[in-house]
Amino acid sequence: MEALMYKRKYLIKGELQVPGDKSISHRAVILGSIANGRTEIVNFLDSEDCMRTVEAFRLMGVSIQKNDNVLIIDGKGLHGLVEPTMPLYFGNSGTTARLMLGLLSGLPFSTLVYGDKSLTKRPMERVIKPLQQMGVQTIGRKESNYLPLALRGGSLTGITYNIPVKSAQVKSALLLAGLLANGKTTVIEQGQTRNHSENMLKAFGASIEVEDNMITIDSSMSLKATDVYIPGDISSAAFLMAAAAIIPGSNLVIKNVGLNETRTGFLDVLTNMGGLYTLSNIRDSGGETIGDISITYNELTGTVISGEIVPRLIDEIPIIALLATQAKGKTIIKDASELRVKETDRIQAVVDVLTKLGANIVETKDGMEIVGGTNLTGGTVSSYDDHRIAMMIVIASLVTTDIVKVDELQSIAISYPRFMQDLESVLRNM
Ligand SMILES: O=C(O)C1=C[C@@H](OP(=O)(O)O)[C@@H](O)[C@H](O)C1
Ligand SMILES: C=C(OP(=O)(O)O)C(=O)O
Repeated sequence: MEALMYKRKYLIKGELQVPGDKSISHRAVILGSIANGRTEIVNFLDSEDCMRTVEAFRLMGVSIQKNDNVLIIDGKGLHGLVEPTMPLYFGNSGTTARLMLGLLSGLPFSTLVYGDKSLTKRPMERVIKPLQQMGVQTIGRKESNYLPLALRGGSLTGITYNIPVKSAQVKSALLLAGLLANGKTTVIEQGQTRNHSENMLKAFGASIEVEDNMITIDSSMSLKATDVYIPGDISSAAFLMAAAAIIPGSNLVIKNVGLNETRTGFLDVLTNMGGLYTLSNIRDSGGETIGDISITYNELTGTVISGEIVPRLIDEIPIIALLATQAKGKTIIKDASELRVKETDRIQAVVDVLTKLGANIVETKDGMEIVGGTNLTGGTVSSYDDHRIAMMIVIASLVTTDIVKVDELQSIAISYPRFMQDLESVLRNM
């Protein structure tokens, strides 16, 4: 049990950089490993999830050297990976699982893949079904909906597929399979999801076309090694920004954050709630937008979050729920049932944690409703072994009147290993 004893004694002031983007780090490792030649990845996110992707490629014969947050990958080419002699362990990482299932489906060998307790409960059918249509053979529980899975890949044929869920992981899995399939693969999205795969595939020289919500990839002979600079992760930055947004007197600058507009729903919500921030030094870096964010405390008001914006802030909903408890009026979050199949059921977990801390919050089938302006008290809560719930609890404890006890905080290492140090570096006594 960890005790968080911040109890309204601190405000946030200073400047920092958050670690590299998790989604982009996974993709850089994947494309670097299957490109021809050496790829250098700077500001790689050295977190547990991203290391699961690195280790999977090492088991398929790729040499990946890591010096702090720089990775040097000697790519094996599209057809140079070797059949792993051991099962591939994807840990807690949904992104590793879905994207690797796509790639492995196109490779002419057998693999066994598995994950931790949480990943073992998350649905894989969303990628397995279209991948089976392309030709992969699988064995697994509940018609291969769950890990562990055995795959026999190779000889795929391109398909046209309407993705029924708004998921960048499904889109990316099919694009990776499409790289290795005969003919063209077209995916059609119901709504825009993060487009880092499309951006990076273009940068590595894949034959890919994006037209509105339709993306077509042609099988490639080869990808060319390309150095990648990973922007700071806006999903990690959101936790520190939220702290500055709810503690009077705070001001925080976060440098070099990824501002790809498929990821900036959190900023739009802050604007709608009356949050005060400015963006500066905006520039392009390898097809991704980056810049600096400066945020100053201001009184917040409730808002409605639904529809198209949801995929642009899906991982930020736990911290947005905390913002809503400190805002004037009501906040409604809907169309977010995807939260129920993340590391844990994040709708249930957020409502449970914030209720225990004294918030006025109710669960709905696809979201939650929060009446703000409550004084949060202390209490004993569980993080559900979910990094984003754990970080939300830490930020909540800055505005509670009493101590918060939480069962664990180690899960934070999934996406933001130095979160506690970064937070402490910008805490100032009131
Ligand atoms: O493609 C990605 O890197 C991710 C996509 C999202 O998941 P879904 O594709 O399941 O929505 C997101 O929640 C996850 O943290 C990372
Ligand atoms: C849902 C998340 O990641 P993944 O799906 O990769 O486990 C997350 O990081 O919040």
